[in-house]
Amino acid sequence: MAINRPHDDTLHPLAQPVGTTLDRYIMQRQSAFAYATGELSQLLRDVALAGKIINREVNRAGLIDLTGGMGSENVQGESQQKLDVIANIRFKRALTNGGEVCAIISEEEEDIILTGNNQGKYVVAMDPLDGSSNIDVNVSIGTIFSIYRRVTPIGSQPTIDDFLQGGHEQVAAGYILYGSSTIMVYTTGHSVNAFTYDYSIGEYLLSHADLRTPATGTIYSCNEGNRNQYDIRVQEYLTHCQQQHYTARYIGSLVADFHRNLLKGGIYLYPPTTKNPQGKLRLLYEAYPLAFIAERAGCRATDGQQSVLDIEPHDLHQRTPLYIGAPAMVQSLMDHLQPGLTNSVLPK
Ligand SMILES: O=P(O)(O)OC[C@H]1O[C@](O)(COP(=O)(O)O)[C@@H](O)[C@@H]1O
Ligand SMILES: [Mg+2]
Ligand SMILES: [Mg+2]
Repeated sequence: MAINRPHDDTLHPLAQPVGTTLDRYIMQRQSAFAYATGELSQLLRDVALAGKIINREVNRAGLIDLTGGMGSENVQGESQQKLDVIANIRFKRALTNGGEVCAIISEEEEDIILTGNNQGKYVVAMDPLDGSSNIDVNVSIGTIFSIYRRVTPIGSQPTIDDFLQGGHEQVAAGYILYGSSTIMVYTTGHSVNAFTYDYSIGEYLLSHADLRTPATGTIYSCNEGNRNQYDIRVQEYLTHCQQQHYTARYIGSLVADFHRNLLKGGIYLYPPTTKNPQGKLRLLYEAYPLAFIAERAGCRATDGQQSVLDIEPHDLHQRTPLYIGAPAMVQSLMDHLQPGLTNSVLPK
């Protein structure tokens, strides 16, 4: 008598497996750590949920009057887009309702956001909507997040110390890219994995396991419009890229440019400019999380002087130059940048 073992059905041509869902993957990873208590797993699920809701808003922004400016400015002095504000609200709500997060910092708010969950073990730094200049023109945008275990006692009111721990102290970091497909990429300090959102079943499915960037590449990404403001050595590196016949690709959404270069091999540069002598990008919720992911996928990330993860944090919204990408390309950039000259900005 034939015994019909359940897993035989996986081979049935009419019922192809859908793949590993994010939830199942998180649970599998959690069981790999004997001391894991499930809070970080729940937090990652809360992030994924917020991403689904923001994805829905992004997709139908033009239909429900979610395009255009809010008429307000954020702490950076940048005009806020409606979706910046919506994404900020949605993320705060999901993280607060999830119960694992005691405090949040956001690009869209000056001060620490207290969730009221003082029993929460974690704090989150986030860029709710990255690539704001691309929101209304249907170009890929994203969300960036960075997670720390708090250093203040559980039960007490979180403080700025919980956020200024340094890049190496992140326990998880990731981004969600709202592009031709929606994809969540994250690491909890080991491998980097990507999950593509399948609308038909409302689930993120593992699509890129253990992502590793190529050792080198032929793509460089920077705003050439600012070229004359860059340090002469950065300009020389850009000339080198052109002499090497590298391809220039610049979407203007950090998450999208980073993601492409991570998969294809490339380098993203946002050097200091006259307008932003410290660089434009924010250390705690743009540079640190991408550098944390990058280094685990074989990339390098530097401010031109040191590894981004070694940069001393001293302010919630501090900025930094960012050079991130394939190790050989970042090394070549560093070879062009003499110590001490990196951050000087050309006189007007
Ligand atoms: O328009 P610029 O100066 O090239 O700057 C583009 C960069 O600024 C950003 O839009 C800054 O991020 P936000 O959109 O979250 O403010 C990055 O995504 C992007 O790489
Ligand atoms: Mg951003
Ligand atoms: Mg933003």
